[in-house]
Amino acid sequence: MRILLIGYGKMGHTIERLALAKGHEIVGALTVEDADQLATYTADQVDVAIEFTSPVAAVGNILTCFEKKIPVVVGTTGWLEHLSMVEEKCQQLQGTLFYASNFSVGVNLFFHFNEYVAQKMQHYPEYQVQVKEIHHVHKLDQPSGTAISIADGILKHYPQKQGWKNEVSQEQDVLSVVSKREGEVVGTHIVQYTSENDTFELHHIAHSREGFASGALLAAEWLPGRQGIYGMTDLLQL
Ligand SMILES: NC(=O)C1=CN([C@@H]2O[C@H](COP(=O)(O)OP(=O)(O)OC[C@H]3O[C@@H](n4cnc5c(N)ncnc54)[C@H](O)[C@@H]3O)[C@@H](O)[C@H]2O)C=CC1
Ligand SMILES: O=C(O)C1=N[C@H](C(=O)O)C[C@H](O)C1
Repeated sequence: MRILLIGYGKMGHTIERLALAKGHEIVGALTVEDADQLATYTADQVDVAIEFTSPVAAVGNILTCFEKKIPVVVGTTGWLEHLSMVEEKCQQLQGTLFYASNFSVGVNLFFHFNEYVAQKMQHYPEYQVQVKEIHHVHKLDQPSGTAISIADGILKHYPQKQGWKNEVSQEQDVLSVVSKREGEVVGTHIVQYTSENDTFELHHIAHSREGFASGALLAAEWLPGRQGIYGMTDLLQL
């Protein structure tokens, strides 16, 4: 497959290595310095684009891919406040987008178990639920996209909570999502239930970026030929 990498940082380099090992071709790898080059690519040259850039760049790149009819896999987090506009544009321009806050298969299993546990635990009000995430100090967005997905999964089953806040909160109608930035931590997510008597946790630790990169490549192999917006539940049998 001919892949265009939009964003050639930590994720772009990891995806390139895995893609070449699988026999794919990298037709271009764009950074912030040559971002304007995206407009020069056409669907005749590119089977799929993979976008891992920054929260401020993602939406513009997605819309350009829609205009060019290039299917795009997006891993960039921190832009979801624009999702409804992107959905409208996708329909209007007959675009193709695959978005996941986290492409790792392990984290997507975690999402599944998280909802199962929340569904049970909301009947036990003596347990306080909290989401924690730890990432490297270079991360631009907070809380992580994965932590927001986890929080949304819990809130589906906690009608007594009105939403989440990115702080430690004792308010019963708020779900606390706590963020820490430490060294080069790849990505750690914890859901913690605490009562006076005990604590139990769901805990996911990414050991490297390869899990994210291989999931993004699976999505890129699956996406061409489709139209609309997709995510990991469309790809994985969970
Ligand atoms: N969904 C997932 O599974 C994962 C998502 N991420 C997210 O992916 C994004 C990127 O992460 P990293 O690779 O670690 O960041 P990074 O900072 O190492 O790399 C970002 C790259 O994007 C480039 N860039 C910035 N603006 C651009 C533009 N307008 N056009 C083209 N290139 C542009 C930069 O020059 C750089 O090469 C972040 O939002 C991060 O949260 C990271 C890991 C996994
Ligand atoms: O910025 C990162 O590095 C990561 N970002 C994603 C997120 O915001 O959830 C996924 C992963 O945790 C790594």
